[in-house]
This record gives sequence, C-alpha cells and structure tokens, in this order.
Amino acid sequence: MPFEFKKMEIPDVILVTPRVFEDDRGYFMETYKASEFKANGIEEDFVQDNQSFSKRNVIRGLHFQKKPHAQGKLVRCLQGSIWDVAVDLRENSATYKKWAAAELTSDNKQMLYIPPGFAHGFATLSDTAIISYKCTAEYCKDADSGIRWNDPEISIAWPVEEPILSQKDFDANKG
Ligand SMILES: Cc1cn([C@H]2C[C@H](O)[C@@H](COP(=O)(O)OP(=O)(O)O[C@H]3O[C@@H](C)C(=O)[C@@H](O)[C@H]3O)O2)c(=O)[nH]c1=O
Repeated sequence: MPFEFKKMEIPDVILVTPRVFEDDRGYFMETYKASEFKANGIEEDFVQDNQSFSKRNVIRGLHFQKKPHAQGKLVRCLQGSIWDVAVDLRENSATYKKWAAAELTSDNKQMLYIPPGFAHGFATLSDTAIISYKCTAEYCKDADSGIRWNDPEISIAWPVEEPILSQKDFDANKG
C-alpha cells in the first residue's frame, strides 16, 4: 500500500501517511493517487491546488467557504512544520464544533484530509513553513468566510499564544 489512512477523533478527518522510497539519490513518494484515496474514504475530486509560506507563530484560519462552494482540503507541509486543525461545522454531525489537529512536517510527510463542511486553520511551528493543499472546490471570494481562531465555544488548544494574524482573521466575528 503506498499510503496509510488513519481516521482522527473526528472520523471523517483522515491522516494520510505516504510510503517513502529512499535510496542513495534521496527519496520518492506518491502524494496523491485517486484510486487509493477514493477507496479509503476520500472520494471527492480535487480541482484547485494552493501553496502558502508563513513565518513562525503565524496562524491562518479558521477558514471555510459557504455552501454551495464548501471545500474539502488535503494539506501537507513541504518545508518546516505546522499544527493543522479541522473544525466540524456540519450542524447535524455528532462532532459539531469539535476539532481535530495533527502536526504536519516536511520530515513526517503526513497529510491531513479535511472534508467539505469543516473550517480549517494552522499555526506555524518552525521559523518558516511552506504548505501545499489540494481543494475539492475552487476559490470563491463571495463564499469566503471565517471564525475567529480563538472562538471560545470551539476552544482550540493552539500551540501558539500570541499569533501573527491577517487583518481579516483578526477582525473575524467582531460582530
Ligand atoms: C484562498 C485564496 C486566496 N486568494 C487570494 C485572496 C487574497 O487576496 C489573498 C490571500 O488570501 P487569504 O488571506 O484568504 O489567504 P489565507 O489566509 O492563506 O487563506 C487560506 O487559509 C487556509 C487556512 C485555508 O484553509 C485556505 O482555504 C485559505 O482560506 O489570496 C486567491 O486568489 N485564491 C484562493 O484560493
């Protein structure tokens, strides 16, 4: 099996560990394969790929797109390390407003699958980090939405105390 798929505490959130082939030149790994992912619960098609670079203590999130533009995301860290969080916003879900997190690093090469209907955010743990993520729906500016990173009801145990935020994320849910 080229990948290991592990359900998180919220079972629709899946931690994917790729098989890494190392040799004298370096390494090779597959990072996505439709047949394997679809057979292991990640059935959506991906239609957009994104990359971002962040400095230490940056938090981006919590972001989601409103229906009908909801995005599933497959996140991995190309350089450095991040703490990646998924928040269940599906109102009829047993894990509504619960969160699940994983440390994704360029060393562990793991990926986190966050289904449509979730908010997503991450904190940068290393001096710098580059992440890449695949999305199941295209970016739609008008559907773009967010919840404040430290929303008291969700109460995420972030590993960063005084994050660097975008103005948009700082202003989220200000009423
Ligand atoms: C997300 C996105 C942004 N943009 C533009 C809008 C804006 O001018 C600039 C920066 O956007 P943002 O500040 O929203 O970038 P960022 O804070 O990195 O937003 C991302 O955060 C992570 C946590 C996610 O889950 C992503 O879906 C996305 O929401 O890039 C696009 O053109 N396409 C896109 O897909």
